[in-house]
Amino acid sequence: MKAAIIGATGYSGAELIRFLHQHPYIKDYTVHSSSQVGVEISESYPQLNQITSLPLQEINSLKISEDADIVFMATPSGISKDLTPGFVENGVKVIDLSGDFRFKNPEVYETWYKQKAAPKEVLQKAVYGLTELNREQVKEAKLIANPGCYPTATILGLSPLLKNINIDSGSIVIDAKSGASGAGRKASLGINFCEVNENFRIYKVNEHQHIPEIEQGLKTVCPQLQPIKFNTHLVPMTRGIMATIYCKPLEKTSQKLLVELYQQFYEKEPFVRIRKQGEYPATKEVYGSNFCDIGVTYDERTGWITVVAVIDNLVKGAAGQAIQNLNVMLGIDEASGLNGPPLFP
Ligand SMILES: NC(=O)C1=CN([C@@H]2O[C@H](COP(=O)(O)OP(=O)(O)OC[C@H]3O[C@@H](n4cnc5c(N)ncnc54)[C@H](OP(=O)(O)O)[C@@H]3O)[C@@H](O)[C@H]2O)C=CC1
Ligand SMILES: CC(=O)N[C@@H](CCC(=O)OP(=O)(O)O)C(=O)O
Repeated sequence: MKAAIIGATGYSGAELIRFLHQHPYIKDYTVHSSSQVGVEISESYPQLNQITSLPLQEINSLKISEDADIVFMATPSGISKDLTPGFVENGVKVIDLSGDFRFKNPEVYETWYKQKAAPKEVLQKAVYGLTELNREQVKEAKLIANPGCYPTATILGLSPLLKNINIDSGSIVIDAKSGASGAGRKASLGINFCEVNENFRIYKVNEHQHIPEIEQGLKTVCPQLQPIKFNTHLVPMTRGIMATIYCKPLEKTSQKLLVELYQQFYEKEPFVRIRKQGEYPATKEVYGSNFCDIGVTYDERTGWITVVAVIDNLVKGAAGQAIQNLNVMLGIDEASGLNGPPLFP
C-alpha cells in the first residue's frame, strides 16, 4: 500500500508524515507540493532531518494515480474539489482533510466557503469520516471527507446527549477555542506572534464555516435540531481545541446519570475518554495525541448541562483522524500508528 500526501509542507501534512513514519503497514509514501518541487521536506521541517529525506514532488494527478493507492489531501479548501474527482475515477482512494467534500448539499458549501462546490455526483460518494459515528460507512468508503476540527470536538461532545436525552433542540450553545496552528502554517497578520500572544480574541462571529457542518452532523442524531449558537476564539497556544457546550434537557437528569451515559456510549472507543464525575479535561491532556477527552455535568440550580470536549486540532482534528479512517478502511487495528500517549507538559 502506497500513499501520497498533497500539501505535505503544511502543518496537517507534517503531522501525516509523523504518523505514517510510525505506522506499521504504510512505509511507502510520497510528498507533493505546489510551490517547492525538488526541495527535501526536511528543509521545510528541520525536525524531520535524518527521519525522512523525501524530495517534494509536483502534483501530477496522472502520475500520482499510477503510483499511489491512497491520497491524503492536506490542502486549503478549494483545491481538493478539482483534484479528487480524477483520483476517485482512477480508483485511488482519497482522504480529504479540507472542507470540500463534507456537505451533501453543494449550496451549503458555496454559501459558507464562498466558492464553487465539488461536482454533486462526487459529493454523493463522500463519507463523512467522524470515525466513532460512521465506522461502517468508513469501512467501505472510497472518498473520506475528514471532519473539521471544531465539528469533531462538538459532535463527539453532543451526540450521546442528543441520542439519549430529550434536549431542548433550540438551547444548544457552543463556545469554542483553538490554538493558532488551527489556522495553518501560512503567515497571516491574525496569527502573528504579537497578535496572538497575551491576547484572547473572538473571530468569525456568527459566520464560521463549521456551523453548517456541525448542524449537518447533529441532525443525523437529532432531526428536529434548531440552528446552533456557535462561536470561536483564538487562544495564545499552539495546539488544542476546547468546545464548551451548554444545553437544556427537557427532563430532569443528574451528574451521575450523564457520566454513566457518556461512559457507556463510548466504552468501546479507543480514542474517546470520559472524565469521572466532577472532572473536566484540559487541552494539554490530549496534546499530540488522537484522543478526544470529554467531561460532562448537570447544574441542579439552573437545570443546564455543560459538556467540555478537547482535542488536538492537528491530530484528532485533522491528521490523526485521517490515519484512524485509513486504518478502518484497511480493516487493520484502528490505532495503528496512533498509539503514542499525549505529550505532557
Ligand atoms: N490546521 C488544522 O488544525 C486543521 C486543518 N484542517 C484542514 O486541513 C487542510 C490543511 O490545513 P493546514 O495543514 O493547517 O494548512 P497549511 O496552510 O499549514 O498547509 C496547506 C498546504 O497546502 C498547500 N497548498 C497551498 N495552496 C495550494 C494549491 N493552490 N495547490 C496545491 N497545494 C496548495 C501548501 O503547500 P505547498 O505550497 O507546498 O503546495 C500548504 O503547505 C486545510 O483544508 C484545513 O482547513 C482541518 C482540520 C484542522
Ligand atoms: C484557529 C483557526 O483559524 N482555525 C481555523 C480552522 C480551519 C479549518 O480547519 O478549516 P476547514 O475545516 O474548514 O478546512 C478556523 O477557525 O477557520
